Amino acid sequence: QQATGTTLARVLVLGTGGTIAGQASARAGNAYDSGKVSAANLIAAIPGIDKLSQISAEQISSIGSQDMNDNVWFDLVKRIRAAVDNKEVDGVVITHGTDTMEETAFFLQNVLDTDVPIVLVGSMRPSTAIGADGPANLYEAMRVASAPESRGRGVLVVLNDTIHAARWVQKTNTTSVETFRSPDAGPVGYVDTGSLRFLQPAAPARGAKLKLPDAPPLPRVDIIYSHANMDAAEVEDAVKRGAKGIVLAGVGDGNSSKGAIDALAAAAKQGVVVVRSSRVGSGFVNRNVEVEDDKLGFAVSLDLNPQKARVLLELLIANGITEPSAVQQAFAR
Ligand SMILES: NC(=O)CC[C@H](N)C(=O)O
Repeated sequence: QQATGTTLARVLVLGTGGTIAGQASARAGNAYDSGKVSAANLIAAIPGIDKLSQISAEQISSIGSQDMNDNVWFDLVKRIRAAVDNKEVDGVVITHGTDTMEETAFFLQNVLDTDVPIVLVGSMRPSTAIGADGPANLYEAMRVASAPESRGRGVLVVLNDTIHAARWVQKTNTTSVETFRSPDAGPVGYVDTGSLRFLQPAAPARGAKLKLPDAPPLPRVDIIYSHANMDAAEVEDAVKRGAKGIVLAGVGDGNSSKGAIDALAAAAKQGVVVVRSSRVGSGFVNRNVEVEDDKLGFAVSLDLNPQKARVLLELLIANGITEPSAVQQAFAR
């Protein structure tokens, strides 16, 4: 149900932690602790935000997103599904650390099937810093989540006046407020305190998303980072510790040393699902260029970076999709 006339859109804010909820630490210098301030208190500090929407705030976790995990992901899905199914909300905002924000966004994108805007937001400077970016980012995220034109656009990330789609967005700078980019696709829109612009029309959800198991954890998928002078050891170790899937953060177009590729081929033969991605940070990984994917039984991640390829592969394995051509098809969707 959309807000009409004088009725304000109902936005549910789910707090998970991160720098946006960070507070200066007693440890001197520029040290701070993530996740100290509740979502409700973050909102209370922003002038005029109550004129944007009717806000309810709940805390799902209070962690730096380096500690993001399946339990919090399952809790988020459960709460969002309940809110959507009960028609409690017109939009959802999730406050989140920036380190793994793209992984949570992409996870939710793959399992949630709704046109309700789901917007992740964070900040690069803690709430107590000079020039804290959290309040403006949160205001803009609320604006996006409250807007009818945000419906049917999947899971979005809003920081620094820019709106990104879950599939394409990446953190690209360790400290800058201009860190989120979509190197292969560009942003989907722009927002500031006075305006909201999407560059393309919405493409409403068409269902057939991946199912989430009843309870965590998701199947284990390890990422192996490729480098010069690489042998088979990391791949063999991953298989020994029970990885059901391996994502290669390959050099270049998803390449790796002969030793590593041979070990991956052996792993694939044993039923471990292997996906080649790239450590480069932009561009597509193509099939059968320098590596014989057809022969070795590998899939490639296309545009998905290793951390997003890992999320998708966990979900595919959980859904019983392990055959290389079926995995490849799912990556292309
Ligand atoms: N800017 C940030 O949000 C990074 C802080 C923290 N490492 C996190 O991801 O939660």
